[in-house]
Amino acid sequence: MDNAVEVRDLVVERGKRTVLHGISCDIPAGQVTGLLGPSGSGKTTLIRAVVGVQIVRSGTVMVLGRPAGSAPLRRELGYVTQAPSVYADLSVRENARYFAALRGLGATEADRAITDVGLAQACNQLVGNLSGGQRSRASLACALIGHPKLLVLDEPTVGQDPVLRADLWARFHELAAGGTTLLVSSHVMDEAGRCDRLLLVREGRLIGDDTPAAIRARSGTDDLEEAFLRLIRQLDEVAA
Ligand SMILES: Nc1ncnc2c1ncn2[C@@H]1O[C@H](COP(=O)(O)OP(=O)(O)OP(=O)(O)O)[C@@H](O)[C@H]1O
Repeated sequence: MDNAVEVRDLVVERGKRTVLHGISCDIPAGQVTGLLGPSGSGKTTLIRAVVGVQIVRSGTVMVLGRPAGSAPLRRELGYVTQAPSVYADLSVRENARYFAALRGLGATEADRAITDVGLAQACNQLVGNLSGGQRSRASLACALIGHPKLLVLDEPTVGQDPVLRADLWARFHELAAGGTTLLVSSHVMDEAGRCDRLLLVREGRLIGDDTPAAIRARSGTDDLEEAFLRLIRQLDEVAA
């Protein structure tokens, strides 16, 4: 399968407002696709539609060949929300073992995931006593358990120091090289260049869907933040 996710004409309303205005895009399998855009542009809403927890007004979202939200996809998909979804009163290891058990897996798989996110030293600490960055890595560890085919990560690097951010991005690419598809949202443009492909969202519309190199070439600048601004200006000029 070439595309892990196919979105067609997706319209979503939240609180009586249209927040996605007919988005269509493909997310290729085995790559890291970045979802970038300003705060409130609709990144989390699009992610929720891919994960299958968002009521949609119209359009379709197919994930690994099935409609988003289908029961068989639960085992194929790892999702990390912006708010860490781990139990504060359990240790990192207890959390990981709990999520492993839910997938019918054992302690080895749980410990592997903890090591993968660089939390082996903190594995016996209660999640409630971790820093914000460590807590989001604990969440990521739980999502990695069972080798999901699609990993959807909503701002996974927020609160991480530069060294850890670099380590996490290296890990994302290792996972992609092993066949995992990753959809990673960020509003930090300096992370855009680390992605294989970019989806640029603004005000609920897709304004860019290409490789970083192609987006740089089209906008005539190496700086992806500036490229994003130029794309916006071009669209504003066309609309005026
Ligand atoms: N529960 C909700 N009810 C009503 N409107 C909502 C709700 N959640 C989000 N919205 C609105 O939907 C729009 C898109 O929000 P979304 O969370 O998808 O943006 P985002 O790009 O992920 O933002 P951020 O980077 O700040 O997380 C925003 O205008 C937001 O105000």
